[in-house]
Amino acid sequence: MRPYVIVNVAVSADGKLSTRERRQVKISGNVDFDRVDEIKAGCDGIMVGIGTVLADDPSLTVKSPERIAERVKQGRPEHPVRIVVDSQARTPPDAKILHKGSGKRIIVIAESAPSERITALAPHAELIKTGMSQVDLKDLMHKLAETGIKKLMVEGGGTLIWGMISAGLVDELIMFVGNIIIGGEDAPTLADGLGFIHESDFPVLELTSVSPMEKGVLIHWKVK
Ligand SMILES: NC(=O)C1=CN([C@@H]2O[C@H](COP(=O)(O)OP(=O)(O)OC[C@H]3O[C@@H](n4cnc5c(N)ncnc54)[C@H](OP(=O)(O)O)[C@@H]3O)[C@@H](O)[C@H]2O)C=CC1
Ligand SMILES: Nc1nc(O)c(N)c(N[C@@H]2O[C@H](COP(=O)(O)O)[C@@H](O)[C@H]2O)n1
Repeated sequence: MRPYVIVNVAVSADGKLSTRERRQVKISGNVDFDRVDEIKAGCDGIMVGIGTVLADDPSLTVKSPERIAERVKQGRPEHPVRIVVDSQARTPPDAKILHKGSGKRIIVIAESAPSERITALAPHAELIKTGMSQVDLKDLMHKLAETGIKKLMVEGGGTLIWGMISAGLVDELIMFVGNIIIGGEDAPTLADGLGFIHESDFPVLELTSVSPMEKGVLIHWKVK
């Protein structure tokens, strides 16, 4: 058993998530941010990698007061459970994700995480341990499902998305493709990591919709 997993990202026309310095870039605009907010409000959990926390310092809260009120009316917490995949417990204890907005946070660490960092994070988040030196994403998905997370949104970055896709843990991919070119062979892309070698390993996607949005295109794929 695992949650239904939606990956949502904004990429430049050349497929980059940000610059080679990993500096956050506004690729989409307010219409897209609102669309993302709606998906987030419909999820039980939202997950990013530690690279995204260190680069962007996101809060990952639901932004619309109406959507927050609707969640509360349904007996759900104001925000989805916020989850950081962080083998070595590098999340800064003052990170926005740990302080902005109410609700549960989970930091997912590996067995090898240093104990002093675990101690520093423990007051701010629940800690889940899985994997020896790196988080075991398959096991994590089972553990999240056991805590009641049925629908999970993954917001990046490229290394975590690769980990999820290569482990066969993604059901849906939603990408906003913006009208800029960032360039740079070291700039993060939608799926980084090692990459597949054999065609037989490539995940195959089914196109479910394409629509113009702002100055770019919104594409929905299902992972077969
Ligand atoms: N445009 C957009 O929509 C978005 C853009 N971004 C951008 O992406 C960049 C960050 O991406 P990136 O640097 O790739 O970092 P990620 O956010 O993908 O985090 C990657 C880290 O996650 C940890 N991790 C632990 N276990 C695993 C596993 N099993 N598989 C994969 N990762 C694992 C690793 O660190 P460790 O080993 O220490 O645990 C790894 O280095 C930033 O520049 C950010 O601005 C991010 C989100 C959305
Ligand atoms: N949808 C979208 N468009 C962009 O142009 C982006 N740069 C991103 N980035 C993601 O949004 C997160 C910000 O979250 P908070 O507003 O702080 O809650 C950021 O970390 C990226 O994951 N997304």
